[in-house]
Amino acid sequence: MDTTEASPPNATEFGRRYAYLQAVLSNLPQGISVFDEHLRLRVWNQGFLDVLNLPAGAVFDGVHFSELIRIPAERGEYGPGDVEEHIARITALALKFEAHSFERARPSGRTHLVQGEPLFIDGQLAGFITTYTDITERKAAEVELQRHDNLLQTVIESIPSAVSLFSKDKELILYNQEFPRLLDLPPSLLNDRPVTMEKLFRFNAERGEYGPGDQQAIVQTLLVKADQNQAHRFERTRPNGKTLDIRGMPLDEGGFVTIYTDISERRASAEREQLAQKVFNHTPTGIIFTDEVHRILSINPATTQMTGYEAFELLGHTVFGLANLPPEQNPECFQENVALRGSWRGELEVTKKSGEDFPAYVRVTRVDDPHSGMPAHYIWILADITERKEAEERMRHIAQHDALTGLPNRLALLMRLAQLLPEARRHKLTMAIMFLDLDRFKIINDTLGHPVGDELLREVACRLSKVVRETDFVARLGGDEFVVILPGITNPSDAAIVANKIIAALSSPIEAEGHELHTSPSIGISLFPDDGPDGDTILKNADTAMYHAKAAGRNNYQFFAADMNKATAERLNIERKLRHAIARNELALCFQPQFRADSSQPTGVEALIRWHHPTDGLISPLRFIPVAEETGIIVEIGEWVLLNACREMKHWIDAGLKPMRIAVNVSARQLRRRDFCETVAGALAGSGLPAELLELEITESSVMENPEEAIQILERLGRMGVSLAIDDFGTGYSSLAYLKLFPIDHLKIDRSFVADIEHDLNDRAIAFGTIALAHSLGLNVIAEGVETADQLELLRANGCDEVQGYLFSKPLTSAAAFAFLHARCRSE
Ligand SMILES: Nc1nc2c(ncn2[C@@H]2O[C@@H]3COP(=O)(O)O[C@H]4[C@@H](O)[C@H](n5cnc6c(=O)[nH]c(N)nc65)O[C@@H]4COP(=O)(O)O[C@H]3[C@H]2O)c(=O)[nH]1
Repeated sequence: MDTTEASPPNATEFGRRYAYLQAVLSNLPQGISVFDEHLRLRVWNQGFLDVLNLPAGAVFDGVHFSELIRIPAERGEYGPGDVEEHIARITALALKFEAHSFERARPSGRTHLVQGEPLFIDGQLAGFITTYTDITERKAAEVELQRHDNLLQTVIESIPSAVSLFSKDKELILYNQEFPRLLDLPPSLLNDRPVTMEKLFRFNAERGEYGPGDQQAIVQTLLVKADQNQAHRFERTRPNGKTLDIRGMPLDEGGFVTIYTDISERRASAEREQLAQKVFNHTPTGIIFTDEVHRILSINPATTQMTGYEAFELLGHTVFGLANLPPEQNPECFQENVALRGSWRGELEVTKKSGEDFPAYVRVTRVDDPHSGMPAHYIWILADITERKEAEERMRHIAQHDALTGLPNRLALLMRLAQLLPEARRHKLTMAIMFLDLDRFKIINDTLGHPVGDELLREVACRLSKVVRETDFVARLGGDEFVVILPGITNPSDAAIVANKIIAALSSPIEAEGHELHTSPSIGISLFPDDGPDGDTILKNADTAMYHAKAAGRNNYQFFAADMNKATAERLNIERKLRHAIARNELALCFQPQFRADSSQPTGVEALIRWHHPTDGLISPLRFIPVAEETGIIVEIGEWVLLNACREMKHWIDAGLKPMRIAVNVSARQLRRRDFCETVAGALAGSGLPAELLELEITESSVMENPEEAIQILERLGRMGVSLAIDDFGTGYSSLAYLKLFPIDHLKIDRSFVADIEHDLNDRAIAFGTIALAHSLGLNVIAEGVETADQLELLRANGCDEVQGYLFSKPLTSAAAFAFLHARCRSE
């Protein structure tokens, strides 16, 4: 009905129209109210009364808004609190005449949508019109829909995969949280609705999810596929390495659901399984799976290769038929142990089908049932270690054998002793240990070269091994030292028999690199248990006995005797004290004059060392010089003697003595030092003594140790002006022919020949022969140890040039020697 016509209706017409309007109002399903600008009710219908549950008497034309709302306010429909305040607040809101829309739940349980609009007539505010629509059913439908949605969401959230639902317009309408997480889709993308399939494809294409290529073309292809609306399934590996299983299912009403499942782990474990299978099949290590009582369930090809058994021959049999436990271990205990500890490793002998055994390194690992936690299976891993064992054996052989001779070495000797001694103790056996050293080996090695020395050692090793029995043991300790163990002898004479056999075996010359060599052994023998309770002691005692065999003239054997150790102890004692002798001023020199044999005129003096020990008294050089030589202390002592002897003579000359020769003893060890000539020069310079007055007495054996080198040193000393004498001539092995090569001036006949010259025709012949030969070489001869006038007479008569001995003078102190010589020279 149009109420806004230009010509005003008359009263009747107006009444009719009003009646129509009322009819419309009464038939409207909603409630309607119109309040004027003074908030007075002007139009309403029954719906208004029904909705607001207003009593009919309260609703009349012109009733004020505040009066009407008092009714629901008093019923508490606006909540708790003061009624007047509610009325005032709501009235004030209404007076604003603003459009409003809200839902209100009525006490009746129904819900109304209240919508108000201001009313204008001729542009002037004329009140407001409010409609009240009962939306209870619609609300319920909406709630139900929401419940469905929530349920659906809950369902898709509980799916462990990403889920998306696209509408038939290819718009994303539903997804779970896993969807953006798994596909790495940012919230900005998903919140920017509508999220079309094309948008998602493009986003993915741009970030390279679909690989390289034209992005536009890729998106198009994907869209075409999506249009086909067919169920599909494929795998896609994302750039981050994750592999997705993607399944799409079209929906009846168009669109489709897609489920994305991360199968990376499944894939990896499948790959791992494949790898394990490959390892199982191709590894060279034997792998055997057994059940809980070690019955074989499966074997790999390597096991077949190692043992010769095919799988079907072993399945169902216990593994202990293949891998042999050591005899002291029974399978039940073994099983219990592995079940308890979870693993076992060690070496076992494995028997092949052929019956042969081979050593294997075995590892057994328990595999538990994941449900019961009880041992369900065992994995046996076998590695054939035959080669390693052989290599170890070779290494052991190398470690325990001497490379040069192939004989067992010191380590092997000690191990053998450690094995033999307890046996000998248990069975009360006597055992002999022989310590053997080759005489003159060092000279051969030094003069003829190491290859010759090596050849000699090899031949000696060979002869030794042939002489002894199989049960005996021959070792080389290094250098020219050998040890022979005779494990079960009944009597010490058995050891003597073997020692004699060894001496005999080495007595025939040895051919080495074109040289015919003569060598002989010095053998020391000690017996277990008589000579020591343990390996160390009996070895040491055999060594001591050997030392004595050498001292006793070589090429012989000596049994150890307890007093030999006394000598060793004494040597050690002297060494200890000697180290302090110089610093503590315990050394001194004495001087023994030398004379012309025909006129008894002094020709010089020999300086002789003396050691006055504060508690032990005078210690003979015969006791301490060998120790000093052995230990090397002689170098320091020798320097001291040289310097002080030169100084004394210089001092005497300065004090008025006629200049004469002073002879100083030089040991082999001093002579071997490279700086010996410098030491002599230093002593001469330090004392101011002319070189011509110094004579060095060198023993025959010391120059023979290394003749070539000795010649060079002696020549240098000769060039310096120092004269040289060979001491103790006749006691060593050297021949006069050899001595010809040495630049020497004097030959000293050893006093042992002089002592017996009157009675022993042999000694006399040697002494006189030496004098004649020395003269033929142009050498001056001096005889030492002349004690009697007869000795002097014999020597003089046979052309001996000079003499020295108690007959003329004992060694004297410095002051006494000066007085003696001074007086003799003056009386000349
Ligand atoms: N029975 C007897 N003996 C006589 C007679 N005349 C001299 N003697 C002794 O014979 C030894 C001669 O010295 P040697 O043969 O060089 O023998 C020396 C020498 O080899 C060594 N020696 C002594 N002093 C030194 C030294 O300063 N340096 C080195 N390297 N060795 C020394 O010690 C050895 C022994 O020296 P000493 O005990 O002083 O013994 C000295 C001397 O006292 C005699 O008529 N009858």
